[in-house]
Amino acid sequence: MEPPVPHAPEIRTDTPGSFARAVFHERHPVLIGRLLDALPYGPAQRAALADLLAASTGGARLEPPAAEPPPADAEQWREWGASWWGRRWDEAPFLWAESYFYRRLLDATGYFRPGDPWYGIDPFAPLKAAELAGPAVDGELAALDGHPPTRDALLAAALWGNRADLGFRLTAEDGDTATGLVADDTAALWAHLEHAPGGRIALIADNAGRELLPDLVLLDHLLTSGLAGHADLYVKPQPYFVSDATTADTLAALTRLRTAPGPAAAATGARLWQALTDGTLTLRTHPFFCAPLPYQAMPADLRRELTGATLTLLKGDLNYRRLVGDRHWPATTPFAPLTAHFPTPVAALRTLKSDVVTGLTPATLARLDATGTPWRTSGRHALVQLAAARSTAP
Ligand SMILES: O=P(O)(O)OC[C@H]1O[C@](O)(CO)[C@@H](O)[C@@H]1O
Repeated sequence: MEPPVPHAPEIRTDTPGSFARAVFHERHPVLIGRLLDALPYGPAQRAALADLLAASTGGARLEPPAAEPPPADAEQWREWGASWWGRRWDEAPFLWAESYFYRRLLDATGYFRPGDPWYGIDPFAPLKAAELAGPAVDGELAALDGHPPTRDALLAAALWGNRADLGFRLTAEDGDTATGLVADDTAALWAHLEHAPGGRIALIADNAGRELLPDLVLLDHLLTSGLAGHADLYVKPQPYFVSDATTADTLAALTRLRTAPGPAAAATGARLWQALTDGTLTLRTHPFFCAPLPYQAMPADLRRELTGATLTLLKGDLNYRRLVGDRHWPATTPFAPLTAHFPTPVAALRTLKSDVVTGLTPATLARLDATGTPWRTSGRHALVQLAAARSTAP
């Protein structure tokens, strides 16, 4: 008999003192302030952003996205929000409410209004551009010219690159340094790829800039080493969660690589450019990557597209929440059964920046709890978790 699928309450924002509540009441006001400093939005947009902040923190009822002119995703959102329209923002699950906040933020700026001068303008672009142009990236690219990095180092760079998410950095404590891995399936991940080299690998990206650059370098390694014969890089179809990578961000990162002064970074950029042009590397997206739903609800077309990949590398905190379900799981709940719905073998590479975690040993959990620190949300810890037992047949 199959073991029962475990269950736990969904994380919500109405719990006083919770991390989820602080995201709405502390992080979002800082974020809106940064956007208003970074771009000369006019009074209408400023008022709309202030209204969004007030509504999402002040007990207002949820309404579908602005209907005039009807946005392309209006129908989709009516469905995604069917259980929540008319309810208070803080009655909706954290995952749903946070995703909808970013959708409404784009509305408020004119992003979806054809004919509006701000139509299609990424409100987070100045923040992302400043990070990509910064000296930290210079240093990281120059480091590629030292000793050739081991594959473990490349994987670790992609993993810890996830700390560089700009939403998290809005309220992260200065001096929060990285510590260690709370679960580490790195060896099993390489063994899995070595078992079936030359297949197709999917990487579902998270943040642009300092996270996407090491992701690209890792993809280059997988392709040049022959561990992958083809790679699909999935990015967001629109700006999301501040620094999530879009196609524009991917092009900016590739350009940063190709034009780096160091030969190793420039050569990596040139190879990836070539891989895109000859189809060895494919850039992909799907509306579901901005859906307020767990991956268990993945639509059939995306499921079909992913099926057959040797491995999906799933980057970041939000993707992890969507993979296992944004729930108050006991941290020792096994990881693999919670991911059995995913269409391919999957490896999560994530720094811990929210309450959800699974697959820890009782000893690790006891050690972390004994620190008395907010280890689940500080971004100082990370994990590599693999669920490999899946059919890889197309
Ligand atoms: O960029 P990531 O790793 O998905 O992190 C998203 C961040 O946003 C949050 O949803 C909170 O805003 C946390 O999960 C995390 O800090």
